[in-house]
Amino acid sequence: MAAPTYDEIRRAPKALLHDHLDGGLRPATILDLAADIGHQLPAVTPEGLGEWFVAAADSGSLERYLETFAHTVAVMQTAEALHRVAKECAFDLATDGVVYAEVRFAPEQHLERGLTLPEVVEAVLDGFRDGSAEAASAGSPIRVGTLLTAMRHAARSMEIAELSIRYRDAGVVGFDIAGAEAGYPPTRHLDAFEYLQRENSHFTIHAGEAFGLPSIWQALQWCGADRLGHGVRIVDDIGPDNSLGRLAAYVRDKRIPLELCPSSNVQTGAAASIREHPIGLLRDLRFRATVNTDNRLMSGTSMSREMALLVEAFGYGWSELQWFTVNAMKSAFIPFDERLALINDVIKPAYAKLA
Ligand SMILES: O=c1[nH]cnc2c1ncn2[C@@H]1O[C@H](CO)[C@@H](O)[C@H]1O
Ligand SMILES: [Zn+2]
Repeated sequence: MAAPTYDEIRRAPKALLHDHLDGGLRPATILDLAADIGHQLPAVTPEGLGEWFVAAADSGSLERYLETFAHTVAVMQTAEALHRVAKECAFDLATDGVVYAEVRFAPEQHLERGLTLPEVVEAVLDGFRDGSAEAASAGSPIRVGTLLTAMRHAARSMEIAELSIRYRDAGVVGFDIAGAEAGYPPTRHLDAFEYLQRENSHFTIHAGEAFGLPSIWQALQWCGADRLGHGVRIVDDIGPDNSLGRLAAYVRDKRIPLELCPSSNVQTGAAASIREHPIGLLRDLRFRATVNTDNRLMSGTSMSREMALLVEAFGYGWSELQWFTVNAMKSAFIPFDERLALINDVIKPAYAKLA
């Protein structure tokens, strides 16, 4: 059977668990918003700016990759700007065929021009709602859930965790920590994670991206993470004969979802190339692997493009793409009956037709 083409993949329903709001702006929107506030950018055309982000993020280091966010965060400091960026995000994901997305951002990074934390969250939630409505009327329905992120080098995780509970019935479906990983272990935020567990809430932790097994182990066994953001370095606990160490065995046995982000990992040096990305091995060994974009702007990518790259590198067909999609949907932070409805009523019928 012919390999799925990029256009076919675009039309297939996809589920996305790991996408940063401030890593997915349209270059043209950044130019507009920067002009409004007099923020200086490294390029003056949308094409040039898009290329600048990909090149600057292509540094082999997570720390340098994260420096590029200074420009996106700078233009996301008013309710209007946050609303626009969130609305366009929902619309763009839907147009790419994403039917379910969890999009994350760090409210504490959007207070520079006087917004309060609740104002930031409400502007983004309204934007997602409006963008989803617009996409539905254009024939591309999408459900967007919001994850609130706390920055791991900062000290506001408890406040952000409380914010996620305050908005849990208004579109916030979970919590996360992000930022430089080396030197900032998840246990720095243990109080926030323990609070969320007592609140019966859900959270994922960026772990096993720029730092290895100790970070993954802490995220799971100290902090109680439901999922791992990246988690790609779990391969350090898999032997050359595919034997699993205790931590890798735990991750597989407990069906801990891995939010794998192939292109992002190549840019930050967590993987040498797409072809050598551990997603191939992790799929073969039946870990609960999912495919994600991380930052569409910095990687010049989309959910369809990530899947097309895997088709090219690993020879995947529709059954593998469906497997990744169902894995993601099973691992989403929305209620079980809603996950099941998307799997049975939207995803499986569409892939049955494609295959
Ligand atoms: O792959 C990543 N690893 C760690 N932190 C990240 C990654 N991508 C983005 N951010 C960080 O998360 C913040 C909130 O969205 C971004 O501002 C960026 O600093
Ligand atoms: Zn990320």
